[in-house]
Amino acid sequence: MKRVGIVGWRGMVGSVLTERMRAEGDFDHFEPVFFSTSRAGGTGPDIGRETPPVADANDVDALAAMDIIVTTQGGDYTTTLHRALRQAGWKGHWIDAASTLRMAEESLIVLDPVNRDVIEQGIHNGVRDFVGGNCTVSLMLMAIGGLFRQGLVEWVSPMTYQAASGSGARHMRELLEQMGALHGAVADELADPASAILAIDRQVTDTLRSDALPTENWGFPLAGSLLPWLDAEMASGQSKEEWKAEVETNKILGRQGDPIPIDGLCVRVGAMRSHSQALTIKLTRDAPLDEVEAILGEANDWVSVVPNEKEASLSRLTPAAVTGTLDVPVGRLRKLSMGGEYLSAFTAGDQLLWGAAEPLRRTLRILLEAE
Ligand SMILES: NC(=O)C1=CN([C@@H]2O[C@H](COP(=O)(O)OP(=O)(O)OC[C@H]3O[C@@H](n4cnc5c(N)ncnc54)[C@H](OP(=O)(O)O)[C@@H]3O)[C@@H](O)[C@H]2O)C=CC1
Ligand SMILES: N[C@@H](CC(=O)OP(=O)(O)O)C(=O)O
Repeated sequence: MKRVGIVGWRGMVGSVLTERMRAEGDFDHFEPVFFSTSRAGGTGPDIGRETPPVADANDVDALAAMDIIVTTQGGDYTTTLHRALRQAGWKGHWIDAASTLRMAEESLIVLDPVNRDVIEQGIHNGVRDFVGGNCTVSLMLMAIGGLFRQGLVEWVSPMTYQAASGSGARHMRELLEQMGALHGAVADELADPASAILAIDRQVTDTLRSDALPTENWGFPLAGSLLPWLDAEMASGQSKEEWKAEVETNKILGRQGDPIPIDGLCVRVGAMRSHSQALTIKLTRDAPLDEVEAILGEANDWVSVVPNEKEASLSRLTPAAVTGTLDVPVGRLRKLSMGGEYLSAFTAGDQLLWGAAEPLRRTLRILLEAE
């Protein structure tokens, strides 16, 4: 059996990954060794059977004894340890959630329901670095990958509504603390049905702008507000999150040259762990809506088309509906008033599942089956 090193399992993405691996019986197919930068010698996660003591995630020799390493430890770890291992001559497969290696020439971005052909070709050609895509990119492709596959996309403009989990556990907690602070500021008035709503609103706004609101992690109010910038500034005027949409999508699709333009604005909202996106899609032709819906719905086992109706959209097309599931609903499908080639769509998906952990565990299975 192959030896697989798992790094980052104590973190948020890593625990979702381990949970999914256990649920899918992945651990029956390899010998896992859990690594940690802080808990070496301790006990690994419960996977239903005994595992060796946790190994030191900074020990290059211990890592080099693995056939495959799966890491969700983060970009800094990748930068240091991936280089050290390759420099030491390690030839194993590296599967990673961090963005560090995504655009490297020798790596592939993995999302097998969309690019299994690219992954299989890569394995055949000796690619050894496999990286999960940015969460919004992976979730967009799970939703509308069928249109790309059919050559129906001239360009896409995604406008995102991204959840707190994309910034990590501490940010999720702080979002809830902000919500609590806002509620706490007006709890008495809320309990009194006769109190004036404008007075409540004024008090909420004052709290939003005051030091009473915890902002150590976000830097700004997110609860009761939103943040129209994610990640670093680029010279193009895009945020780095926005820049990733086009470059990563085209790499996932295996397009060499002639990239499909994909550009829009990324916004953080007060959702917990599911990202949503409103998409404006310019089609390459005026395809009828029923054809578009059939292509979308048949593209993979997880996407579902939600009828463009109020009740269905409100009940099925939201973070509240999809969180904790692998479902990727796509709806609000209609031709825009600009013309028959302009299609609107709205999609939501769990940022920690298809957005982070799921493509990694599936790539591991593909690699194990290929050997
Ligand atoms: N593809 C995508 O869209 C996404 C990718 N990511 C990537 O995944 C990386 C990890 O993200 P995330 O899981 O949110 O990071 P976390 O901060 O939750 O975990 C990272 C590491 O922190 C250490 N750690 C320290 N204290 C604790 C604690 N109290 N509980 C748990 N772990 C602790 C653990 O390492 P140790 O055991 O060594 O101490 C853990 O593996 C990100 O940096 C990013 O690169 C994240 C989200 C989405
Ligand atoms: N940037 C994403 C999460 C993430 O980790 O993205 P990436 O893997 O591209 O760095 C978000 O904040 O929602």
